[in-house]
This record gives sequence, C-alpha cells and structure tokens, in this order.
Amino acid sequence: MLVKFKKAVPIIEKIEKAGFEAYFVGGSVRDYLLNKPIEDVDIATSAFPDEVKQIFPKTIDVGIEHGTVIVVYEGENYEITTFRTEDQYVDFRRPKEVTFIRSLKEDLQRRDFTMNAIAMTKDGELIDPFDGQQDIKNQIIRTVGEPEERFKEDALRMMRGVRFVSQLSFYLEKNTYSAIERLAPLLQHISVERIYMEFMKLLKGKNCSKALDLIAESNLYEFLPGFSEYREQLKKATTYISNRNLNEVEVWALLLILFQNESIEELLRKWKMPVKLIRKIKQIIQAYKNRQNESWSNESIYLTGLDIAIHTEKVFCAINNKEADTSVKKIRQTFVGLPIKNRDELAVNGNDLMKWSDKRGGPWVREALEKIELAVIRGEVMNDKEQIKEWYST
Ligand SMILES: Nc1ccn([C@@H]2O[C@H](COP(=O)(O)OP(=O)(O)OP(=O)(O)O)[C@@H](O)[C@H]2O)c(=O)n1
Ligand SMILES: [Mg+2]
Repeated sequence: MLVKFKKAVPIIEKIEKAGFEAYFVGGSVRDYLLNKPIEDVDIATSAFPDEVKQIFPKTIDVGIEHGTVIVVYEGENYEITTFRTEDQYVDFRRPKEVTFIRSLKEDLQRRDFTMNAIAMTKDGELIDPFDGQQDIKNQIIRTVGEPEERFKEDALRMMRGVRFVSQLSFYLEKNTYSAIERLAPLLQHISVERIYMEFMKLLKGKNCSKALDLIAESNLYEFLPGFSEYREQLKKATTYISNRNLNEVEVWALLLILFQNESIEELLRKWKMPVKLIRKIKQIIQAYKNRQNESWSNESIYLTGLDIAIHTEKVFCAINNKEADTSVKKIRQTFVGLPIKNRDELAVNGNDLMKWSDKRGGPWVREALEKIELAVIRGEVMNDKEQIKEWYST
C-alpha cells in the first residue's frame, strides 16, 4: 500500500475501535488503481460527524452539514466524510442537506462514476459493488446506475465526466454520453466557480483536445460562459490543440483567438477568472497579433517578455501547423543573448541624463531612457555608461 494510505491507517483503526466502519474512498483509490500519484486520501465512515469529533482530539469543522470533518493527525489533515445519501436534491446542485446513513454500499451508490465508487479497507481490500475496477481496466467512464439520476443530482458531474476524459484518456460509456447530450442544459444551475474549476482541470489534461471536442459535440458548450456562439471555432480549436502539449493558458489564448471575440476581458470575467490570469491571456493574444505581422526580433522578444513570447509562439505554431520546438528554442537563445533583460539593468538612469544635459527632470527623461533602452537592445550602443553618454550626446 502507498505511504499516503499507510499513514492514515491508524485513523481508520481508531474509528473501528470506536465501533464504526471506515474506508478509503473516491479519487485517491481511483488514482491508486491507475498507478497515478494520489493527492489527499479521503476517508468515508459510518460514524456521524459528532461521533468522529469524539474519537479524535484535534478536528476542524469544514462542512458538518455535508458530513465532513477534518481530522488533524500527525501534522496532516484528513477529510473524514460520513456515509450519506443525497436524495433531497433541489435545483440539480449538490444538496444543502444530506442524510447520514450507516451503509457503505448506499454511500457508494450515490457517487458519480463507477471508478469513483470503489472503497478500500485499511488492509487494502477493495469493495467494488459497481465493477469500477473492470471499467478502469477498460478505460470506461460510466455513471453508477442511471446516468440521468446521477446528473440530475449534480449537473456538474457532466463536466467531471469530460474532465476525466481529458485527464485519463478514458471513454465515456454510451448511455452516460447520451445522457450528457440530453441533460446539458442543467449546467445552467451550477455555479460558475465550480464549472471554472472543472474546466481548468480539463484544459490541463493530456487529452484536452478530445474533451473539448466532446464539449462541442454534446451541447455542453452552450452552457459554458460566453461559449454558446462558438461551436465551430471550438471544433476547429480541437484540431489545432491535438498533440500540441499546450498548457491551460495557451489553450485559453488559442480559443479566444479563434473566437475573434471583441471583448476578451468581458468573456473571461464571466468565468470569474483571476485578473492576473486574464491579463496574461490578453498579453498573449496581443503578442499573437504582432507575431502574425512579423517574426520575432530582439526588440519584440524583449518588449514581450520571455514567458509571454514563448506562450505566444506555441499558440502561433499550433494555429499555423508549424513545429514549435525549434522556434521556441530560438526565442530562448535570443533572450539569453540580450544585453539587458529589463530596464533596471540599463547602465544609466534618469539622474545621469539630467546631469549630462544640465536640465531638470520631466517627461523627457522617460522618453530618453526608452530611446536608450531600445538602442541597447538593438545593439546600436553597448550597455556601458561612457558609451551611452557618447552616443546620447551626438
Ligand atoms: N459531483 C461529485 C463530486 C464528487 N463525487 C464523489 O466524491 C469523490 C471525491 O470528490 P472530488 O475530490 O471532488 O473528486 P475526485 O474524484 O477525487 O477527483 P480529483 O482527483 O480531481 O480530486 C469522487 O471520487 C466521487 O466519488 C461525486 O459523486 N459527485
Ligand atoms: Mg479528490
């Protein structure tokens, strides 16, 4: 068993000693069976939250109403969630209230996909009433029971389904997929924050192209903020992205370039994307426009910045069906060879200029510095105080 599970075994033992059941469940068991690195281990138990709190000296309340208590054990936090059913769903979202139950089987039954509905005992024995292992082996994403029921309980699960296609390169089982086609409009009931989180995970997955294609083919795209008019562009994007290894920022930029949307800012704000990320994507799109007109120069790489220049080149190559490695390497080399990497590295400053010309400060200082900066970058003058002085005064 993995160290991460082993370290948590004493927790399960303590719960069992108190007369309850407890198991490893969810994504950690799935990823373990897939031989993927696991993140946090989740534990499900028949003990109710109050009972869990009585067993452990150090706990944190995070979502008692959902049955989740964090147990702090040997410096680590563990989420312990009481077995529950969620039969009073309202509005196709996760319910406000849940019913706690004592049966593992019933808890597994309300989970989204068979691969996520496998429990593991502290001895590593698997409890798998819905044949999740078989589906993992066949690379199939299948809902537990009726897809309609599972998606109506929580419509975000449709996005989770395509997100797993991207992360795992698995296939959506036929009925699961056709339910997504039918029920896609239910996504309207889900908060943007939750959709955003799933979509970002999707964009980071290695099979992102396929997942975006499914989003375009099913009707999910219509219910992604600002995407409803862009089905064709989305389809096109999937062909550009395929086998390109673009990261999530690059895919966002590529999508927006294809959308040719006037107000990128507005569209991304609908997603509640962090402003820093919005700015970065906008920079890439701006640099892409320049890149369409001329190839990279010392000056344009310097002004764009290495990071943005590389993102831009990768997007440019994807859209123009060019191999990216060589040109990205060239951008790096050019950047390394630049005499200065930013204005602070310039051998002169505003004070020098004022001294030389015996003039008082003003907007001219900035303008002059910018001129010198570009001359240095273009190699017209060395980044050396004396040489700049000479160049400047002639
Ligand atoms: N809408 C949801 C979200 C979660 N789950 C269940 O809760 C588990 C844990 O949820 P979460 O951590 O959100 O997802 P993971 O499947 O663990 O995926 P990740 O690796 O991204 O955490 C899932 O495996 C699944 O059994 C569910 O049934 N329906
Ligand atoms: Mg998880």
